[in-house]
Amino acid sequence: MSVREAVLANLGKITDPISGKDIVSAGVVRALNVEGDTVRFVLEIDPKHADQMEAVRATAQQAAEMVPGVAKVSALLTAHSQKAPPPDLKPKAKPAAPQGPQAVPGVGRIILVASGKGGVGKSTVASNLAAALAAQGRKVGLLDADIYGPSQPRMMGVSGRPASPDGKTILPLRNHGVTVMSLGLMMEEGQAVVWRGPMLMGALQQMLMQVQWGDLDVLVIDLPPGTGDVQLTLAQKFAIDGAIIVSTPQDVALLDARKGIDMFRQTKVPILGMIENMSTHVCSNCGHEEHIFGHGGVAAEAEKLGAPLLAEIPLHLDVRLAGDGGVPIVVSQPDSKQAEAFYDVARALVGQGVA
Ligand SMILES: Nc1ncnc2c1ncn2[C@@H]1O[C@H](COP(=O)(O)OP(=O)(O)OP(=O)(O)O)[C@@H](O)[C@H]1O
Repeated sequence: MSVREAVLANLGKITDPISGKDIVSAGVVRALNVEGDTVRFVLEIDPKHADQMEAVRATAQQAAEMVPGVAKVSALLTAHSQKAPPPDLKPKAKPAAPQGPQAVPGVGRIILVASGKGGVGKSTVASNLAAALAAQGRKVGLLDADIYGPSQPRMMGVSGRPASPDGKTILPLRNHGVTVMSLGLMMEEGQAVVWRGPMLMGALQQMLMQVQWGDLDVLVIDLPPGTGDVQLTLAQKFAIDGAIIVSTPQDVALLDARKGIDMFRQTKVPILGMIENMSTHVCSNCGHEEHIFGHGGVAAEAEKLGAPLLAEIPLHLDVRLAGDGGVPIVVSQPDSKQAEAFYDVARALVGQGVA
């Protein structure tokens, strides 16, 4: 029996006081991850029962610690998401009047990945984060809303036009455990699209509401760079759980990132934190590390803004080659230092109950 199976077997002996079933079959145990001698999992609970479930968490931790070969156990409580019911595709007599931000049917949480300017690695972060969350056992979707340069089809290794068997709903593609949809998949190859206001709103609405996302714990949205219509529409019209701002250490990128942060603050989207990308350069020949774009800038900025610094991702040739090859580094080289930085972010987000 593997360590994972042994842990699950022990956890399966613990009763969930809410449903009366055991905590594994009740779906309370989520994101179980075994790495070497370390076991991590979360107990997804209704916050109303937090006090009662703390005792269950302690028992679950002990039960996992009893498994031979396990040295360290991290068992956390996280609030379960208030999922919207699955889509009702029956035609309605009249469309409901819009009331406040909309939830996306079946989708637990929505996280935006944003950057002040282009080319800082926002899409790289979004694809790796989505794949790392999927590897943690989360049900993950990735929407590429970068209308200016949709790169997720290439980075996630998906191609082909998504099918729409009924002409109303769109079937997304899937790779690396992630359900993927991109505006790029809906355009003709090499076609330049000038998205004008209403058309853009329509496309976004369609991507969120007509794509059959299925039952997702979290939908990661890769935004276009800057603070344009896509960001504003999403922040104002949809229930967004948080935004992650990606920046390089260069000052100019930081200034732009600040604008992005201001916009999310104004639209009341919580800032989950900042990620410094291309933090240090790691030579792929000798492993030598150099701070070619300076160092610590994003950390200092994050502190000033009161936002956590979620990760410092090194600039490494393998990250680019992995992205270009359609297999994110967290999948192609899960044990590398570069991948580890993304896994840390994924674990932190799961631990905080936001992903
Ligand atoms: N940490 C890294 N190490 C090496 N290459 C990287 C790293 N992060 C990103 N890159 C590469 O830099 C280029 C730009 O990255 P990416 O497309 O993710 O940026 P972006 O911010 O989404 O850009 P845009 O907004 O223009 O789409 C890509 O070729 C990517 O593979």
